[in-house]
Amino acid sequence: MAAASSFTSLKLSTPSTTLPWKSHHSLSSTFGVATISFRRQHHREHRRFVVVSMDAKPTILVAEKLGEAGLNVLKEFANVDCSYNLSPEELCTKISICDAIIVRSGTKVNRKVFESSGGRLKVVGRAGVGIDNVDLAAATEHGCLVVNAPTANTVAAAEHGIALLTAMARNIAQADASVKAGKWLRNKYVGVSLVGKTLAVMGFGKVGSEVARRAKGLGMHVIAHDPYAPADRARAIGVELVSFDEAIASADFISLHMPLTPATSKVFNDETFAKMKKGARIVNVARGGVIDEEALVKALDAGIVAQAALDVFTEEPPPKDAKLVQHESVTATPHLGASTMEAQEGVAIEIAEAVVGALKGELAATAVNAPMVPAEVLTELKPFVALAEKLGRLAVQLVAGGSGVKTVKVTYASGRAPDDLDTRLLRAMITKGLIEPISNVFVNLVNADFTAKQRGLRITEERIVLNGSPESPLEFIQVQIANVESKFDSAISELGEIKVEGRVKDGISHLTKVGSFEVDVSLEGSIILCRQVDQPGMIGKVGSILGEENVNVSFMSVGRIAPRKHAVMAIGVDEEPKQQSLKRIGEIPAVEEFVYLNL
Ligand SMILES: NC(=O)c1ccc[n+]([C@@H]2O[C@H](COP(=O)([O-])OP(=O)(O)OC[C@H]3O[C@@H](n4cnc5c(N)ncnc54)[C@H](O)[C@@H]3O)[C@@H](O)[C@H]2O)c1
Ligand SMILES: O=C(O)[C@H](O)COP(=O)(O)O
Repeated sequence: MAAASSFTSLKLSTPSTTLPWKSHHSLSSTFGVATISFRRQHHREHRRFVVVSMDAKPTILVAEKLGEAGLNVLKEFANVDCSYNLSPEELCTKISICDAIIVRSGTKVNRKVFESSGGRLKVVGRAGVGIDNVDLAAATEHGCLVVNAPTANTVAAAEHGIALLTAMARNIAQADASVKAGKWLRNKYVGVSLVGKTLAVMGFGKVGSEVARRAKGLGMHVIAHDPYAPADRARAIGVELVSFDEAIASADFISLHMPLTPATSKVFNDETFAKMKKGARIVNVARGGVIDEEALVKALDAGIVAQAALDVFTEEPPPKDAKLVQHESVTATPHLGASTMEAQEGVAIEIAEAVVGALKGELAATAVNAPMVPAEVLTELKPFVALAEKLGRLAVQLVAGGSGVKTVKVTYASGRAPDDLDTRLLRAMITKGLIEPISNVFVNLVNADFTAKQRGLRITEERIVLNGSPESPLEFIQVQIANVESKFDSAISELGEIKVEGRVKDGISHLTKVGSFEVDVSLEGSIILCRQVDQPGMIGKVGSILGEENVNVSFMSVGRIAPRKHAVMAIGVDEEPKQQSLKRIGEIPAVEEFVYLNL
């Protein structure tokens, strides 16, 4: 029988696992109802888990102007607070009552903002491409997902780049200003032609490619530099990919389309301007920070750069008397690349849907600081995601003292080729399971790797290929913890490590191995593991102790090495037994050791 089909997103099956980027303390105040199927041995029932109360809608702060269509999408799901032009202090105050924030390039979402949110902020939506105004490291450390809207403004930015290119070549802005000042300077504003000239596109991504396409239509010879761009994409547009130095040395026009990163910061500087063809002309619709602006002023004054057309600046808005902006040979626009009616409407819808989806717990297709998992892969992996977390929780609870876990090995066994399996999601959930029961840290898909690293927890992964059916993405997952003692000796494998193994059966997580013992218990409720001398009547004895206390047994299985020797009994229980009952189980003469594990 298939697993619950009512899931449309990654909503895990118990309140403790719920949404992948939701913190514990926000569980009570957020949104959503998940319907799941819940299988027992003999019947199936449907339960509705109220993940959080519906009266407490999430609050989304829209900190910069967003298109109406996007606002409508947000309003259907959340309380929307449109507060533009907040000071940094006001933003930090407001953020503590917000579950998500949407910004454009004008708002700095820095570490202080995340710290001020007190853990409530779960999603940052960047209504556009560049995320250089969001502190991604701080977002990740705070388990906050960052999503952007990377496609809707591509054409607008490319069109603006071409507009600046042509305007610069024909002195449109300067000539316009002079005519309005009552002058008629036909000789002064003689321009240069584009046809036959070489354009170097620096950054051959979405915008860069569109600029290249359009420039070719203008009869330009287009070359590009991008260390990561695929050669076949360039070939398809008829553009040659060249080195940085070659691009800037041979171009008459240079158009910038790379992101601002530590590697691209001030990449156009004294040294690189000196390598340019004398009289080169530069267009920048990417980010101001990729140019050393002082160096550009010098290069303009020296005639190395004949003209520049700039939509973006290191500081926005730039200081009124900024030499660069005031320079005669500079055409400037106030970061208008994405500002067309069409692009802003598209961006607003793109980001609103991404933010709402993320708040609902769906994996966002435009996540910037979390793995992007295609929907079809997610559907397949969903039951294994739940299994992964439960195995992590079980394994760590088997450690004596619960701490000191440093080395964990995870083995994924599958009938499919190892490359077919994207384990990032599974690893994140195992990490969550390993860390949360023994700390007050909350772990989600965003911060799992960071949190593991911070705690010195090393997780190695191995994939093994089985002869089984490739229909399912996985046969079993095994979690081994090395160099620790166990409070349940039988969980220690032949190799001296705590070992638990699980499978998904009919969509439900099952524990199938503890140490060297084969068991089979569905991972719902909680579990008692009990090693005993294999003899008749043991199941009855334990069952009746639990029955007297009205603790419902959901599953029971016994794994043994050989008849009448040692056996491990795994008992699934719906309620937590009282200490007294657990003590009585321990006192059954044939019971050698037992442990109660919370899932
Ligand atoms: N002015 C505006 O309003 C506006 C609008 C849209 C985009 N942008 C900016 O334009 C830039 C490009 O946007 P996009 O949507 O094309 O992004 P993109 O990610 O599709 O493309 C960026 C390209 O830059 C390349 N790149 C990375 N490092 C590089 C380096 N050191 N040298 C050369 N290339 C490098 C990448 O490989 C990628 O192909 C971004 O900075 C974005 O913020 C500005
Ligand atoms: O990176 C982007 O998407 C552009 O720079 C647009 O920025 P904006 O949303 O502030 O116009």
